[in-house]
Amino acid sequence: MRGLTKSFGRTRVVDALTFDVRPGHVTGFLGPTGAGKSTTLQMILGLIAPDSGTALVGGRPLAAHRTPAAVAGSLLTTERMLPDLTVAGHLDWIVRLSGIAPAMRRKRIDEVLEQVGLSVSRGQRIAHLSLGMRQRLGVAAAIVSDPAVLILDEPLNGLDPEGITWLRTFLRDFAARGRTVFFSSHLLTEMALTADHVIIIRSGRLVADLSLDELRAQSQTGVSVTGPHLAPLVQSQRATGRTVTTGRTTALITGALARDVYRDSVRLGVDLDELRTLEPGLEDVFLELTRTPTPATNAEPGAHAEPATNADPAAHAAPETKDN
Ligand SMILES: Nc1ncnc2c1ncn2[C@@H]1O[C@H](COP(=O)(O)OP(=O)(O)OP(=O)(O)O)[C@@H](O)[C@H]1O
Repeated sequence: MRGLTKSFGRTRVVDALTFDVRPGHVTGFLGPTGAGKSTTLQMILGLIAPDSGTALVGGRPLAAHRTPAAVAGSLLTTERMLPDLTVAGHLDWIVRLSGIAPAMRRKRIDEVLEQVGLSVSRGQRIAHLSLGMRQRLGVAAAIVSDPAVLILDEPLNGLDPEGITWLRTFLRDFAARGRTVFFSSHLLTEMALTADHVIIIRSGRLVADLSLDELRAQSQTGVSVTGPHLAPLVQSQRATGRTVTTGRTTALITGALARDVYRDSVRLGVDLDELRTLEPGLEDVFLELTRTPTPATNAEPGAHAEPATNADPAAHAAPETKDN
């Protein structure tokens, strides 16, 4: 995306958005209700024309590809599915539009139904599907052309815990095969379990473009460790400038990543009984980022990603002493 801008009437809903979405990653697109996520996704898909700027998929506008469906699959809404069609019937007309050779269509439908766990429901009418099953069917339709890019608008909405777990695994596997996943949500905590990178917008403007690790670090993520002799680890972590709060057999290290603390403990030969990441402030960071007023010009990625002030892991651990 380069300078993507769109107004409806006199309201600018997408404002000079510039960011990249990379293959091999699950990228979350986050913003409060009305921030301009759906409008942006529709511009990427060529369903809405931008006033200015460009949205390229695979180096060119999606519509400029010979078979757009083979490049990007999308799930924007399940509300427009025809209720009288069967699951297989719905996929059949999508497959017919996708350019897949007639001899291959039946096989491809069987494959994707298997992939999304709907094989046993292939003859069921859409009107009788649960919301979660519709979402799965929507995902099946999005991947039926075997696209390199998957674009999903609020796919976690309305899913039950089992459906969320399924979708999370599915999207990660899809990206792990070198493909691109870009999906929107207005809930950071849900997204944090699925995405490894996030683009955050507010009022159509970019406020952050960063990895989940960076976001966690900004939320003053704490690492809690338990062990009989933590003193060398505590000393070493304090020497790096981190705040360490200690209890009798527990230490809470603010602003650290679990893997860094783990490496340090191995290096120092400190035995740990438990090592745990505490994420008290993730949603707070999101609220903070999307509340922060942005300046008139568009931001450099991450330029407004200031640390949240109200994320204090220590508050969750009732430590006995606190020291720097
Ligand atoms: N076709 C349209 N005509 C006029 N205004 C529109 C149109 N589509 C969207 N809007 C407005 O543009 C703004 C951004 O909407 P958009 O749906 O892109 O936000 P969103 O971030 O996806 O929100 P949500 O999380 O609620 O889906 C909203 O104020 C919305 O009312």
